[in-house]
Amino acid sequence: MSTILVGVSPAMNKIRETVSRIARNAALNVVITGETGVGKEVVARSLYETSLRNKKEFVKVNCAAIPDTLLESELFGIEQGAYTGAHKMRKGKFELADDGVLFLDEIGDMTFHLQAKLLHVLQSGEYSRLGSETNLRSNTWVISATNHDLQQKIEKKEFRQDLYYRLNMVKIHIPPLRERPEDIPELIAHYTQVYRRIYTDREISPLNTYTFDRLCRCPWPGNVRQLLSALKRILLIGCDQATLSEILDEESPRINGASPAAPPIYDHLMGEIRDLATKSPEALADFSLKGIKQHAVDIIEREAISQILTMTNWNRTRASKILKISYKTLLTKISQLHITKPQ
Ligand SMILES: Nc1ncnc2c1ncn2[C@@H]1O[C@H](COP(=O)(O)OP(=O)(O)OP(=O)(O)O)[C@@H](O)[C@H]1O
Repeated sequence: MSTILVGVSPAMNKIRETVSRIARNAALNVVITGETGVGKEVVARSLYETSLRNKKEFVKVNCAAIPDTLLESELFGIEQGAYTGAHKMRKGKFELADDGVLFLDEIGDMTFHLQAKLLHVLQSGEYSRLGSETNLRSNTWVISATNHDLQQKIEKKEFRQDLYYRLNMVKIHIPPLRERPEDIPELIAHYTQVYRRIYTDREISPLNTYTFDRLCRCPWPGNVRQLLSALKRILLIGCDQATLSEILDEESPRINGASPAAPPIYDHLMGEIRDLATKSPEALADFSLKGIKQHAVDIIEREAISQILTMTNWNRTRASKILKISYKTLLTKISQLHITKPQ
């Protein structure tokens, strides 16, 4: 099944653009950053699937889950007889990912010792299996991901700056879900369909408007992963208001504290504006006062139209009357603002 990057926020649109632009030559190493559960692996997989390397392997290594001593052989392989007990030659992930993609997840947790070895491969394009003198050439596209601030790790001397430069030829940052609440309705709609296809043995009823609304207003500290876990439970077990609160409590006690009446839209916009001062001149190339004003208007219109559509149970004739716009304008706005009907 191919990977679909769901989301209508400007951030997701920009990520999709970057993916198609850099996947074309699949040569510049990429670092994907963002909190846990934001979709770093999804972006890595869509880079791979969009590139010409997609006929070869996508090999994932979780640098945090494997102890240092094992990680070295995992990455570079072991020659037969390299040590007592090494009865068979074993290929490493670099070799398995030849002509394909090596996805180094949690790169920020790699030890200094291994960082030096990785740097050597990236600089020379060569490596050898443990216990072997033979050099092997590496032609793999290295995509790394981390939820650490690598700059901070560099300052603390926990991450090598020279390795950072080699890995980070392109950076893709995925903002947390609370900063792009516009993506929640589409994620809900998409994954409701996915679960319908998976769980064919049961009937999955659409979310009622109250539940839909609460899910859209949650801050989701565990990001998309947490949203999907809650959505799946709600769709599979069905839910009244009490069960919904229970599920949201269990998913995260922090969600409980969020007022359902406090939309994160204002914070989202203000966050974007406050970030301007820290942006580089290149990043500001896309910024204009007209653009941010249009973005603010889009967000507000989207929220108002969604609320009225929910209130009228998607009766668009009634909704257009309440909004004091023509039926045709409403249809255009629904399409332009990517407003989707909850399943
Ligand atoms: N934009 C998106 N479109 C579709 N699915 C998404 C998107 N973002 C996240 N997901 C889904 O959310 C879940 C978590 O995503 P993923 O594993 O890629 O996050 P991650 O940032 O790599 O997390 P971690 O840092 O914990 O490894 C997955 O089931 C993934 O399919």
